[in-house]
Formats: sequence, structure tokens, C-alpha cells
Amino acid sequence: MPSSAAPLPIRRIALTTGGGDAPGLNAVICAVTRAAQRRGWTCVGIRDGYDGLLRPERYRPGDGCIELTSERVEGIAALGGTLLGSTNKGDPFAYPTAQADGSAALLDRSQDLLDALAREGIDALVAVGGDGSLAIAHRLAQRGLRVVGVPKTIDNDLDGTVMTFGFDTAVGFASECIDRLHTTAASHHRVIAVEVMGRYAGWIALHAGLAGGAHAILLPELPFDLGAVAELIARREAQGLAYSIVVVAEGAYPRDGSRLLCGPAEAGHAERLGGMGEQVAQALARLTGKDARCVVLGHLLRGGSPTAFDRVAALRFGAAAVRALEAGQSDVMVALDGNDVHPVPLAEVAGRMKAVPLDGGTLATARDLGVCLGVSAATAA
Ligand SMILES: Nc1ncnc2c1ncn2[C@@H]1O[C@H](COP(=O)(O)OP(=O)(O)OP(=O)(O)O)[C@@H](O)[C@H]1O
Ligand SMILES: O=P(O)(O)OC[C@H]1O[C@](O)(CO)[C@@H](O)[C@@H]1O
Ligand SMILES: [Mg+2]
Repeated sequence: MPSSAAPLPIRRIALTTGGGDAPGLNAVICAVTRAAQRRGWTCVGIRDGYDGLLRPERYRPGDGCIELTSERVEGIAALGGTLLGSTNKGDPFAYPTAQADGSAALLDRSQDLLDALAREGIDALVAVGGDGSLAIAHRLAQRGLRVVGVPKTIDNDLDGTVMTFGFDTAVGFASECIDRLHTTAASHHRVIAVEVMGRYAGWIALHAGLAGGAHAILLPELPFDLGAVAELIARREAQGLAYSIVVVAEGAYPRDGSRLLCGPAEAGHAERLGGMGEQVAQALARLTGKDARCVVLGHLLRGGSPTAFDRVAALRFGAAAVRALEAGQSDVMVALDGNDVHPVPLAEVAGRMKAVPLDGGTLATARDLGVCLGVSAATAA
């Protein structure tokens, strides 16, 4: 449970960025550093998730954990990526460790991490991450560490917050790409499938598809029937609209099939989704007789400078995390709730996925616009 009781004074905090990178991470680093400095606290950044402390030998002496100062974070809020590096391998509670026979065993290195934080004189941790990183943060809090989480992910699949930072930038870039694909698809009378990231949630696909005027959007939340998409393409053809854009979430799958992986789960690393865009393009070419192509936006969605919205959200989250620590809170995540940022218990969000609600307003908007969701009229909600 989050606690507000008898806060001990804080003098030094650590910051970590974990999971896939997202535009806005540097803005959080900037805000946490400056807000900490204003309170007279010092702030350090741990390299690559927790690797800077768990594998210090990988870094130049003293560089696994770097001092963050106002000077060091000057101008970084506009930059993509993370100054500290990130990882989506190596949960400290199941840390992949090479064995003599070449295999990797998953070891619980959480105590090593807590010891290393104590040696650095760290009083509290700000953990910036998605569902996986925040589940780790929650477990660290349960082990007695003062922790505040900050919600990050381009996927927007984190529960307990209206939005994560990184999502707006990813959607903006994806919709710009879709805009560009309209003209080439129209010129060649083609079907173009655009595969976007998002893991098991369709937030990026739905929002980018709507913003980019896609004709069909296939989401993990609604297993699809390509017959419905082929019908839409034929209807458009009959109206003299000889091209179509189909946005495919990487986690989408057919009603009679399953998700596609481009990499299996390995020790300490989740499975990698990918390939459904190409499969959809090939199947639609067969079903419609039209020329079809697939474009995979992939990691381009994680790159580049954060939008103003993501910068402001990230700055607000970072500053709110420091205020939460100052107020004696721990085991909480700062969350966007309407217009304000409030702490919510990490237990309520860690490891929980937020899917696109099938009865939500955005999906209703897509239906009202006549966007095909890969569901035949008979089964459509
Ligand atoms: N600090 C970290 N050190 C090592 N591994 C981490 C760390 N944070 C997260 N991970 C691992 O990375 C994976 C994803 O983390 P998380 O959910 O936080 O990221 P994300 O933004 O949702 O992006 P993605 O899930 O696509 O990598 C999880 O399997 C988690 O165990
Ligand atoms: O960096 P990796 O391992 O390719 O991760 C890819 C995954 O990370 C994300 O970009 C962010 O969570 C997902 O959308 C995607 O499935
Ligand atoms: Mg995740």
C-alpha cells in the first residue's frame, strides 16, 4: 500500500529509465533533476535500467551511475531517447546471467540492487517505465525502497493513467506516414497495409488510423475477418476509389488464427510481435486481386523529438514524482487523471494492461466514420 506516514528526509535520489524508449524520457530526467535540486537534493541517473548498478564492470569507472545536475540536463527535454539508456532485458528479480555451459539462468538480483543503492547513499528512486518497469518498481517498494513510478510507453497500454508520455509523438509520426501513403496508394490503385507497434493493445493503430484517415483499422482487441476488409475494398472500388489504407496493429490477429511473432520470448526478454502487416497485405491481394504492399513503421515510432504535448506531460510527471516523494509517498505512480497529475498506488497499475475499450468513444467514432474494423456487419457491435 502507498504510505504517507513519517517521511524521512531525502538528500539523494536515483532515477532509472526502463523498457522500450519513448519520446519524453529526457524531459522526465530534466524535470526530476531540476525539481530535486530546488529542494537541495542530489540526483543520480542509473545507466540502462539497473545495469549501471548490477553490472558496473560494463561501464567506465564510476559511469554506471551518473550525477545529474541542472547543467547536465540543460536543453535535453526536446531530445528523443534517454540520456541514461534503457533496457527491456534484465528484470533484477529475474536477471539473465550467463552460465558456464553457455545457457542463461534467471537469478534474483534484487538484493544486489538494494545493496548498491544503499552504497550510493540513495534515499529514494524514481522509476520511469511501462507495465514491466513499474511491476519491478512495485516489487522494489515492497522490499522497503521508497519508489515513485512515472508512466512511460508509446503503446499507451498502462492502466491507471489517462495517457502515458510517448504515445502522442508515436501517433503523430504514424499519422504523418499514413498521410504520405494515401498519395502513393491512390496513384498506383493499391492496398497498403501499415503495421504499427503497440504490443497487445491497439491504441497507436486506432488513433493513428483515425488521424490518418485509414479505411480499415485492425486491432488486437477485435480479432479480424479479412472478408470484411475485402468487402470494404470492393465497395470503395465500386465508388471509383481504387485504393485503400489498412492500419494493422502488430498484435492484431485473425478470428481463426493467432498473433505473429518475429522473435520468441527469451530469458529476461518478452516475445517480439511482428509480421501481421505483410500477412494482411498478401491475403488482401489474394482476396481482392489488387496489388498490395506492406509498410512496417516499427521503431521509427519510438524515435525523434517529443511533441509539445509529450514534453509537457513528461515534465509534469517528473516534477509530480519529486513532489510525491517530498510528501512522503512511496509505492505510487504519478498518473494523468483528467487535467491533473495524481499519485495512484503502484499495486493498482503494475503489470496491468489497458486495452482499447470496445464500448469506448474513440472506437464508436471509427464506426460512425465508416472505418472498417475487420468485423462483418453481422458481428459488429
Ligand atoms: N529497468 C529494467 N531493467 C531491465 N529490464 C527491464 C527494466 N524495465 C523493464 N524491463 C523489462 O522490459 C520489458 C518491458 O518493460 P516495460 O513494460 O516497462 O516497457 P514498455 O515501455 O512497455 O516497452 P516494452 O514493453 O515494449 O519494452 C519487461 O519485460 C521488463 O521486465
Ligand atoms: O525494443 P524491442 O524489443 O524491439 O521492443 C519492441 C516493443 O516495444 C514497444 O515499442 C514499446 O513497448 C512495443 O510497441 C514493441 O512491441
Ligand atoms: Mg510494456
